[in-house]
Order: sequence, then C-alpha cells, then structure tokens
Amino acid sequence: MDTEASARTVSVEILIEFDENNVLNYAKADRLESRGRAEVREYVQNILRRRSYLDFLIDQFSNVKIDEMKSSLKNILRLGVYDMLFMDSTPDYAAINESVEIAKYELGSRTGDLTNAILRNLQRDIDNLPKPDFEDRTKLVATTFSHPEWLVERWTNRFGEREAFKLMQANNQRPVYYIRANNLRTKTKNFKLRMEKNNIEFQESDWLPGYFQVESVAPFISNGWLNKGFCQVQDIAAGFAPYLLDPQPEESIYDLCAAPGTKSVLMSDLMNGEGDILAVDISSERLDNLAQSALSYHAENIRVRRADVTELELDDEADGVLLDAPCTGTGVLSKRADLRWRRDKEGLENAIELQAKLLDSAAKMVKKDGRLVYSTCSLEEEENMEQVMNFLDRHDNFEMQSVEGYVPEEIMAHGGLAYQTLPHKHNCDGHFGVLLKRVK
Ligand SMILES: C[S@@+](CC[C@H](N)C(=O)[O-])C[C@H]1O[C@@H](n2cnc3c(N)ncnc32)[C@H](O)[C@@H]1O
Repeated sequence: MDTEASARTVSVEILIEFDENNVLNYAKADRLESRGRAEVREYVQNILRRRSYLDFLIDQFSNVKIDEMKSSLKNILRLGVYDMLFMDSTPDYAAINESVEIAKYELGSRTGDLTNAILRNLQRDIDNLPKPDFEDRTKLVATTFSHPEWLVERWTNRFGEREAFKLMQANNQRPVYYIRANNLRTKTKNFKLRMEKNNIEFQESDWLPGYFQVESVAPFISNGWLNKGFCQVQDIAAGFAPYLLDPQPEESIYDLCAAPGTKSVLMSDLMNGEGDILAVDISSERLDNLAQSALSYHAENIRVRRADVTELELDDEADGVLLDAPCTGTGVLSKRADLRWRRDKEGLENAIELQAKLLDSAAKMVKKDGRLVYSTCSLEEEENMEQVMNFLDRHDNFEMQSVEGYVPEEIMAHGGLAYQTLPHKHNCDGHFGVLLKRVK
C-alpha cells in the first residue's frame, strides 16, 4: 500500500491517462486503501461529468489557453476547480494548496506558481463566476452541461431542448444504485431482513421483484454480501431484458455478448439454476469474471464459451437467445461519465454495423417458435428500433411481440413493442429491448 499517494494525485494520474490514451483504468488506485479507491472513482467520474464546464472556467482565469496546456496541467487545474466549487468539505485554500503541491511535484515549481495564480484568480470571483455565453447555441449547451456537441445536437433535435436539458442534468447527477437479491443464495425476504438488521436504508422497487434502490453499494461490499453471492449490483433497467426473455427451468438459453454476466446470473436465478445457459463473449478476461460470478452466485447451469458471435456456429438451436449487444452506452452516462468523451459519430456507425452482424448471427441460433431478445443500454434509435426494423426486413421468419405483461407500462415504447427507460424519467439507467419470435 502506497501511503504517500493521495486520492487526488491518483485521480489526476488516471485522468491524464484518459486524456492521452482514451483509456480509463482504475488499476493505479489499487495502491490505496478501500476508502481511497472509492474517493478516486468519485473524483474521476465527477470531474468527467463536469469537464467542459471546468475547462471553460479555467480558460476564463488563465492567460494560457486550456487547449495549449499539457494534459497533466489541465487535469491538476480541473481537480482544483472541482474541489473549490463542488467539494463543500474542502476549504478553498486547501483545494488550492493540494493542486499546487501536485503541480510542483509533477511539473516543477514554475508550473506550481502558474497553478496557484490561476486558482487564486478564480477564487477572487468565486461568488460571481462567468457563465458560458457562446453565440453558438450547441457550444453553449454543450459547455453548460458538459456533453459533447454531437450528442447535444442529436438529443435537442430528437427530444426538444427542454427534455434534452433534463436528460443531461440526470446524466450529471450522482447515479442511482440498485441491488438485486440473488435467490440462488438467499431469499429476497431474508435479504431484506439482513439489510434491516444492518440499518441499511433501501427502497424496494415495485417494477421487478428483488430490486432495492440504495444510497451506496459500499455496505454490500464491506459486509462481503457481493462476494458471497447474496446480491448483485444491477440497475433495474438491466433486469428487463432477462424478464422479457422469460427463461424457464427446462429450457436451453444462449446469452450472447454475456460478460461480465450480470444478466446470465439473473436468468439462472429465474430458472432456479436448472436447464442450460451458454454464455458467450469475445473477451476472455471478461469471461473469467463471468465464470467467477457464476461460482459465487451458485448459478450452476451457466457454461461459458469464448467466441466471436458474428462467426459462431452452434450445432443446436436454443429455446431463447439474449443478445445484449455492445453499444454506445448513451443510456448510462451518469455511471459511465467517461463514455460521453469516448464516443463519437464514427463510434455510433461502427456500433450499428456490429449490432446488425450480431443480430444476423443470433437469428440462426433460435429454434422455431423460440424467442430472441435484443437489448442495449443506448438511447439512440439507430441502435434500437431502427436496428430491429432493419433486422425484420432481412429476416421474414421473425416477428416482433408485445412486451406487455413483461415490463411495467411506464417504460413501454413504440406502441408496446419495446421498452425504453430514460434516466431523467424513470430514475434508472437508459435501456432498450424488444422480444422477437421465430415464426418459421
Ligand atoms: C453490453 S456488454 C454485455 C453485458 C452483459 N450482457 C451483462 O449483462 O453483464 C457487451 C459485451 O459484448 C462483448 N462483445 C463485443 N463484440 C462481441 C463479439 N463480436 N462477439 C462476442 N461478444 C462480443 C463485449 O466483450 C462485452 O462483454
């Protein structure tokens, strides 16, 4: 354990790597105690959620333009401004000192002085900070809500400005967390008693059985309940796809694009651990996690297989296939603030192309009269309903089924042929899904 490193220093290191290599890797935080690791995640996600706005402020108070700064200086300043504006527990002088010390240590005393000057300039105007005032409306909104311009444009065109603002505001909040009791290891009612005995506050959902909204997942980790398999951290929106597939104990199920396996485990639970689930994924590392989860959750009917689903040929067809496709993830930007800076229009195009190939491959694995559920955690229609309509044009042996009776009415979309959760409306992540039946 490196006692010298602080959560702030490690957060800056992680943010620098993210800027330079587009990789968000928390491994650097492993040298801290568990509290420090949690602080690092909070810092990194909170700074990424406010990045454009922080950059705008830095630009207002610095003679050197932010675009001309090294990413190390940029991120030290982002941390300092974030601390001053959003961390009530940190007095301004301490926030400035921390950033100045990191700058001196990492970049030398002159950069330490520059950091000090910029942060002190901002401190002087802290009660009357400038607001973004760009003439370009998209740039103005993108800076105010710290979202990329291409997403601002898409969402304002699609939802209208007011609703797009609400969506972006929801993405900038601390995320909502859900815990699901795993009935393969405990019973929901016993798990509730366990939470009550430990004075954990929760709100039981009436949308799906066994889901509890909680303030933080920390007590579930510290009590060892995740490791023991009593519960999963699973957003309720992620539960709808397995419920829509409705796997039965005697059935054979293929879970394609399955890792890290949160939905495989839920399906195993719905099947009482009976029948057969083949969980397929292209990533061996993620599949290792899935296999480990299956063990701790007592999900004994899960088998794993590493394969590229677009090239996979299986001897048998399954009663039910879940394709939880890789996507842009625009429905989960509160939990994954980094995704908003990693995705672009080209990434969207690539995701659409891959999803179509995966769907074509999945279609070949469904028995006659069998079911195929297609789901994403995207809000983009091209990845969702448009993708499904194009699939149906290519495959006249599939028909779309109503989702009524499987999911709550509030989240039904497209006249009951799909569900779509929206972070600003449903207090959960944004997920989409449809149920397709192979009719010939
Ligand atoms: C949205 S995640 C799946 C989440 C998972 N269903 C769960 O609930 O835990 C998408 C997954 O697709 C996998 N993937 C991407 N391309 C793939 C391909 N061509 N074949 C198989 N898996 C693929 C990724 O490795 C990733 O694990």
